[in-house]
Amino acid sequence: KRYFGDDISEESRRFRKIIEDSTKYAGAANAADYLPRVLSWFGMGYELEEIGTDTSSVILEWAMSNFLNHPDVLKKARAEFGDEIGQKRLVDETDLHKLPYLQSIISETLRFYPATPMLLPHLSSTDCTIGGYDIPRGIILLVNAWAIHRDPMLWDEAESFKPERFMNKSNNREGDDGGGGDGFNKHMPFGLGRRACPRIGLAQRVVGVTLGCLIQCFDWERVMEDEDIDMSEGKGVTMPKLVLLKAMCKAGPIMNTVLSEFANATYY
Ligand code: HEM
Repeated sequence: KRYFGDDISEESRRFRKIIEDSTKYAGAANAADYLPRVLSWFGMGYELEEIGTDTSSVILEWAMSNFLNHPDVLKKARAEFGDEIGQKRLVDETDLHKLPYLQSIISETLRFYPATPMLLPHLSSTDCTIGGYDIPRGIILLVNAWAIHRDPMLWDEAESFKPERFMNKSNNREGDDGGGGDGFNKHMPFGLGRRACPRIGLAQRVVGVTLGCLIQCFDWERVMEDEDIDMSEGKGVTMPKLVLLKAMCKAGPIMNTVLSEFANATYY
């Protein structure tokens, strides 16, 4: 709210500009220009938090946008909380394994709108062969996860938002999320292998709990009831929405419990 709300202070304006410029220029289309810079930038040392916060917030925004365009998905996600969590207490990390539909929504959002669509640039340290192509040492390789995630040869109804495809992985080949089985990993929002995202677990917990709380605490509606949320993609190393999401929300009963707990808490 402080940096992206309507009240535009000088500090928030500068903060927005830095985020906007860094994602825009790091993902610029001219590879020859930007790759060496990105790599040397990483070589100088980079903060884990810088990589993690943007990807996590971007994916939350895409997930919320999908909810607003697919109210049936939102309804099903809310129903999954059941009586145990429901409106009684806030969802926490230990609940996530009991919420497979919520996790499928996150997997499907990461398939359709991968937060890092080209992963990060990789450099071949030795001569190697990838998919039948000879790759000499010292070549910069980009993996187009975005295209793999939308390939109609790999996914049924690749252009539809269908969290159900990630349910019942064991008896549904389509739902293979990269765990092997058929030997081909087609879902790779965190990359694969040795240089895959080292904080997958943290990211899944942060996104899962935050999304869970947003569903639990508020009723969500589109600002223009009859107009779909614009799902156009902006440019950047992490894939932002072209049009920032605006939505309406109404607090649910659980907010009374949450707020009174805060009011009664003692802080040291
Ligand atoms: C939804 C959230 C996230 C997504 C989708 C994501 C995705 C990715 C991807 C695609 C890569 C590159 C993998 C490759 O090129 O093969 C990566 C690398 C990395 N991620 Fe994440 N990430 C997320 C959250 C985080 C968080 C929360 C942190 C840290 C707190 C983090 C830290 C890193 C680091 C340090 C690397 C570089 C690893 C290396 O070069 O060996 N990420 N991430």
